[in-house]
Amino acid sequence: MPGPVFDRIAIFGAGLIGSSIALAAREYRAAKKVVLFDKSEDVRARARSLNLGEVAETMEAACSGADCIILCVPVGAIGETTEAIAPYLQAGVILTDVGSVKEKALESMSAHCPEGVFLIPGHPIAGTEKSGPEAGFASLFRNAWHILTPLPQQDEPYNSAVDRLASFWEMLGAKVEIMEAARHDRVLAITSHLPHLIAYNIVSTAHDMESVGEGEVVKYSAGGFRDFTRIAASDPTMWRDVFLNNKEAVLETLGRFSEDLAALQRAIRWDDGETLFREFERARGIRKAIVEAGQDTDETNFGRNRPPKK
Ligand SMILES: NC(=O)C1=CN([C@@H]2O[C@H](COP(=O)(O)OP(=O)(O)OC[C@H]3O[C@@H](n4cnc5c(N)ncnc54)[C@H](O)[C@@H]3O)[C@@H](O)[C@H]2O)C=CC1
Ligand SMILES: O=C(O)C(=O)Cc1ccc(O)cc1
Repeated sequence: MPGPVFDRIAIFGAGLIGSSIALAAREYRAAKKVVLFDKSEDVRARARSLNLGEVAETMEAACSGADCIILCVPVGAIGETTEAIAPYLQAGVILTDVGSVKEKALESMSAHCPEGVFLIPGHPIAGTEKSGPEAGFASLFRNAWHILTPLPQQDEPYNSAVDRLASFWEMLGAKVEIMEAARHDRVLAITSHLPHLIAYNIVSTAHDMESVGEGEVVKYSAGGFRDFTRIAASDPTMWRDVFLNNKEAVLETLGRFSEDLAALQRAIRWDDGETLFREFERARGIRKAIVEAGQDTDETNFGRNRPPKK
């Protein structure tokens, strides 16, 4: 077993992701010491009583002596958090984040990041619809992807810092991929951001239909709708920030999606069974290929680890 990658990690934001990193770093011995800070006094008190690690009362105390700082705040708060901690960032420290959008996260961190700090944005493709420090669990990142979007064309000692950060995430059980930030944002727009938008929308539409007297929509909903309601329970602050910060890629993807949806709508209107059958068969084939390629098994879990039953 390799020893801890970091002596001391400082986690800013003790919600679902921050608390999961704290628990995992301790359980899998990826860091010798874990310190957390949250701007909310209430969250700090809850993190303390959950025994997530040392909870600092100031940003300065959290940063002091840390060799890796992980920002686990909503994407819209990454810039202000970096600005607030900038005076306490020593040369040689790794500064990373877990934001669901990478170009804007990089922009907001680099605007305030002092020279000599290794800025390496990242995103665990693992989560749940829950938020807050109670929602975290150590196995969240196991077998899930962790995407790092390092700055382009760097050399030593930056590249070694990237390797160290990758080793840290691997110790938490993740599979690390290196990707360009813009590409990350385009890929996640279709695979994660749009599905969340659709879930929020379908659940509201169904509820509105119920209230205009169509009745019982939610009561008789089958499995597919239930999954949408779970996703629609996700944190509104986090998702507002995702859409405002990945605007271009999401609007582009939404345009394509709406066109394809309109084609299906048209096929239904004109009793065009051939088109419907062809499109459904094509999509079904895509799912079949994913399963056959072994890309959706317990080991390649698409980041859908659940908290262990108490
Ligand atoms: N929820 C999910 O499934 C996933 C979330 N992410 C990303 O992780 C980040 C955190 O998300 P969650 O842990 O789910 O959110 P959360 O709502 O559970 O926790 C966020 C915490 O950040 C704190 N916070 C906000 N502004 C702050 C500031 N300026 N300084 C210090 N603390 C501050 C809040 O008080 C809260 O405790 C987001 O950027 C999100 O995009 C990434 C992968 C999955
Ligand atoms: O709970 C779910 O279904 C998710 O999709 C979790 C999730 C949310 C946001 C991310 O950036 C990554 C994973």
